[in-house]
Amino acid sequence: MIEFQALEKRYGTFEAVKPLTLTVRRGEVFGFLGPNGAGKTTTIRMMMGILVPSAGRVLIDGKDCHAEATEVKRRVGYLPDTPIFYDFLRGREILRFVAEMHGYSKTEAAELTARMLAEFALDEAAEEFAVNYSLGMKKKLGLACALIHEPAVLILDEPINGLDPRSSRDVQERLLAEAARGTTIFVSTHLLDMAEKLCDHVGIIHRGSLVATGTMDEVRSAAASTGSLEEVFLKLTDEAGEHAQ
Ligand SMILES: Nc1ncnc2c1ncn2[C@@H]1O[C@H](COP(=O)(O)OP(=O)(O)OP(=O)(O)O)[C@@H](O)[C@H]1O
Repeated sequence: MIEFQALEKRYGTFEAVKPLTLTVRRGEVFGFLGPNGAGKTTTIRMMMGILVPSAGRVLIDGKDCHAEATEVKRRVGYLPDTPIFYDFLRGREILRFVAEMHGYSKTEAAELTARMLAEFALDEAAEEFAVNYSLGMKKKLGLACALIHEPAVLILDEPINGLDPRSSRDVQERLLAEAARGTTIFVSTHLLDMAEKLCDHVGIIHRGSLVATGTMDEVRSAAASTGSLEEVFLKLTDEAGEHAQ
């Protein structure tokens, strides 16, 4: 479903993402894990056609994320690391606008919006300007925008970063429900608890290189560890650091 083919990004001489080759299958929940500055957001921005790859390519459902970005956006729901909205549109207006951009009629868009507002418990804030939303509300509104067209693929950049425990649990439960429906999910995070709860496959990226990938068990055995994902993560990112020096 998602096919990275030697995807690479350089900023001048700095290699933020070294040639990345990886396949995420249909229906997988793939955790893209890495410490700060590892290259997660850069990779996701290339998947969304926001950044142009320096070399290689990434395909979603057979479509090139750079050359066929519009086709890709039809199939994908995207939650950026920091969702940005038009400050002086209300929550309801933003969702309706996104639904209409996806080609729904005004009536359909209004219905879908009402459903999303209820699902994300944003009903009471529906007529409030987005500028006044808390971070948790913005993330929920962002996720509602990502889900409104029932995409086959979800790409989420740090979906629960900065959320309080209740909002974090709500978002994770919503993602588990999406996974159960068969949606392919690519989620970047440095929060390993969430990855353990949500993901069936993970990839660990460190300093722009993928240092391990597979199921939790495969990644554990790659790290010669029987411990928690946190232990595996610390071990792999330490070793990769030493080798890089
Ligand atoms: N426009 C840019 N010019 C130069 N370097 C950049 C640019 N954007 C990102 N970088 C660098 O590329 C590297 C990868 O950044 P990226 O934002 O992809 O990391 P990340 O894994 O998402 O980290 P975080 O968890 O901190 O958001 C970092 O070292 C960052 O400083």
